[in-house]
Amino acid sequence: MAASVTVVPKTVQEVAAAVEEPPSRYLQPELDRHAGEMPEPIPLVDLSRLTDADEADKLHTALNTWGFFLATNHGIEDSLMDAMMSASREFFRQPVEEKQKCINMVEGRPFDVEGYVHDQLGTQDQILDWNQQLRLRVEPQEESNFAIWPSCPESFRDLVLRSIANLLELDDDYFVDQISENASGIARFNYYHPCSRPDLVLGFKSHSDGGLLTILFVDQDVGGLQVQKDGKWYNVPAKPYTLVINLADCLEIMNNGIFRSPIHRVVTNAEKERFSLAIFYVVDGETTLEPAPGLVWMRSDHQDIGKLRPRILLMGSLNISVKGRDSLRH
Ligand SMILES: O=C(O)CCC(=O)C(=O)O
Ligand SMILES: [Fe+2]
Repeated sequence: MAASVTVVPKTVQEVAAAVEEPPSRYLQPELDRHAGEMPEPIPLVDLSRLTDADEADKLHTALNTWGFFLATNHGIEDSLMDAMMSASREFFRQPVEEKQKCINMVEGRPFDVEGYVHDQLGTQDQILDWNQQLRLRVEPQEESNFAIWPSCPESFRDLVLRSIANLLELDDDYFVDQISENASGIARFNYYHPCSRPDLVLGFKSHSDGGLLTILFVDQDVGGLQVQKDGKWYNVPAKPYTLVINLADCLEIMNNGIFRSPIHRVVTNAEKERFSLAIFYVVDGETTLEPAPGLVWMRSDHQDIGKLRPRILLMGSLNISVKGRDSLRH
């Protein structure tokens, strides 16, 4: 009788090295990777001037139209951004055995949000994404494993949240006050290996992010991030040393859907590898999420989501690779 064998799932790196064509579990049915020309570009917002009316207007337009904005003058040194991306390159270019030392699984099950992540954890019919990830906790700082993480993003998290509150005519500190000291910041380094079938395989399937805000450092040379608007896909532009910031599900709930958490995805590239770093600012899992009282009547087409525990959203958010999701609408 044949002994039962535990099949250890392979990483994209191993799969790509072993076969020319991606296996069927990576193939998206009816994938249309085409992205149209943006009817209006995503505004570039100067974070050092967010209190000025013209910059606040740009932020308003960006959030209304795309749920994304590009941020300049964010206070993160170019050299630090370069260093983060090269640390990421160094990590992902290591042999699989080295990366497996940081794996977030024990006996085939994930045991922590942190670590080197295998995508192959979900249901049998899960379509896999062509990426590898490394997740690290950055906030609260005392729970972070790395003392050298930059503190700048925390301060502009609050700056951006205050400006959004202001646009919504809420008390400036409304959103900031909802965030307890236990709120997390999770960094996710994404690595997209070149893929021989970009027409059939996605780097990151269509999803919305689960937290409050996501700050993205996208690859400056290789595009791939796309945002959906009115059912169509558009390429999100990358500008050197510019951050891409998007609103996420918890903030959509708190602002009662006036500004939406955008659906986005990443397409693959046949020749080039791509790197990105996403920092998710999330609320404490025990906070009660509900629309700001002043905004409850402002929108009639947003479904009544009532009160929610962000923990439910966030658990889904870290496992979006299983199904892809738009948690507020499905
Ligand atoms: O790689 C990218 O540009 C986006 C990644 C992303 O959407 C995510 O990590 O949630
Ligand atoms: Fe995302």
